Amino acid sequence: MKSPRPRFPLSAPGKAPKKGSLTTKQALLTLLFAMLISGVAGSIELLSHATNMRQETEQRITQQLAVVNGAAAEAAFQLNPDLAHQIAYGLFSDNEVAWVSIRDDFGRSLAEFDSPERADSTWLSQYLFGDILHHQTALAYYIGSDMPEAIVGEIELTLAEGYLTQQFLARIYTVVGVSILEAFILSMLVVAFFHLFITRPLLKVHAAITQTDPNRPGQWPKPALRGHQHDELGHLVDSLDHLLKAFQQGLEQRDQLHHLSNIDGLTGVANRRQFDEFYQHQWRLAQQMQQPLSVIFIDIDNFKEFNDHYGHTMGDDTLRAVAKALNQCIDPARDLFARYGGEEFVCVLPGQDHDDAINIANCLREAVLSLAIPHAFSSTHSDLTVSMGVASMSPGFFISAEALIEHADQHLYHAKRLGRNRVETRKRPA
Ligand SMILES: Nc1nc2c(ncn2[C@@H]2O[C@H](COP(=O)(O)OP(=O)(O)OP(=O)(O)O)[C@@H](O)[C@H]2O)c(=O)[nH]1
Repeated sequence: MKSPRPRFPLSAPGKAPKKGSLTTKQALLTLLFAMLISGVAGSIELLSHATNMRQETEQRITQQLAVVNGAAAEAAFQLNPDLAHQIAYGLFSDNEVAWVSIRDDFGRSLAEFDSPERADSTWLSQYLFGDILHHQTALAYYIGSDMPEAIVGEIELTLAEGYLTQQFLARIYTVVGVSILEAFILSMLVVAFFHLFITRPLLKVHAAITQTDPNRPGQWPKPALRGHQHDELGHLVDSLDHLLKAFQQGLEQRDQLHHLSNIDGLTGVANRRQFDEFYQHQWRLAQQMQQPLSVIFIDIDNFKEFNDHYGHTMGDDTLRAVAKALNQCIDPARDLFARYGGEEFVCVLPGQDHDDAINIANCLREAVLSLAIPHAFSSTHSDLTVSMGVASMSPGFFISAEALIEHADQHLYHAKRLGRNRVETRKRPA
């Protein structure tokens, strides 16, 4: 008898869970690393941008001051406020300049422009541009070929911190935005690559394992991973295939052993071990369901004489023939017929009351007689006969399982005492 094994999937069927899936983990990790790398790279780029911007601004202002220096010196020398005004306005009209002043050599203002943006100072603007905000240049005027250059005034300006910072931030937003986009696109490409070449084949393997019948693991739907035959994934599937086939062999050997351990080697019917298991199980069921349970003990009459005169080989053949005939009298879907030991057999009849059991016992006795195996040395009959003890019970919870067996055994003993080739019984109260 094959042991029943539950059918259940090796793992939960259906799609792999989204949360915590390999693809999601890969996507998150890749994105995290990409963001970290782009963060570090962005910071370096940021520093370089800040340095470049400072240099560019300084250069531009120095150039502008150099360009207007001559004209401003002229205005200072001539004390010409209109010219000074034009020059100062030219510088001031550039958004970069927040305050500009042109003065003569006595410090008197010829022109001055001031913007409210001068007050827009933040820690960032101070940190980035604090040391390059202020510019002051002396205005040198060349009066004549035989005269040295004379300082006739000065031009002074202050850069607009707020404007510079805005320009810087605008650049940074672009840089950061582009880096984030780059990181995102790169990580998506990496994730798509991993999903296509690793996760998807692994999901195929997982789906195949999920569909595998645990009773027949060797017949699993081995997935064909195209392009992975010779790589680690291909080796994984091959190893899994070997493992599942070996597992299946083990299961088959176990079934075979289980079958052998429950079958009587000579007659091929159930053995004592299977009888014990079946009987104990049926006893408990009968107790729970409050149903009758019957047992018939069957013993071949004068078998020693049979063996002695016809030989042991003939005795074995006879035991097989008797077992076969007796086995055909019971319902294998409900009852159990087993060799109890030697020339003794037993029937367990679940749900059968005393009268049913007597009927079956008579059928068993007739079945042996109808074999018409000659037994010239029997004290009972010219053919081989059997004696039987029948016992039935609706087991209560305080009766031991052995009680029914003992009763059937006692009745068999009486059958032998009363002349053999008979069914002996006595109704027992429940
Ligand atoms: N050939 C053969 N004989 C067996 C086997 N098992 C038990 N026997 C024989 O069965 C005989 C049983 O003898 P007894 O216990 O004296 O019983 P009996 O001769 O049938 O007498 P009653 O039971 O009183 O009718 C012995 O001679 C055993 O050797 C077996 O597997 N093969």
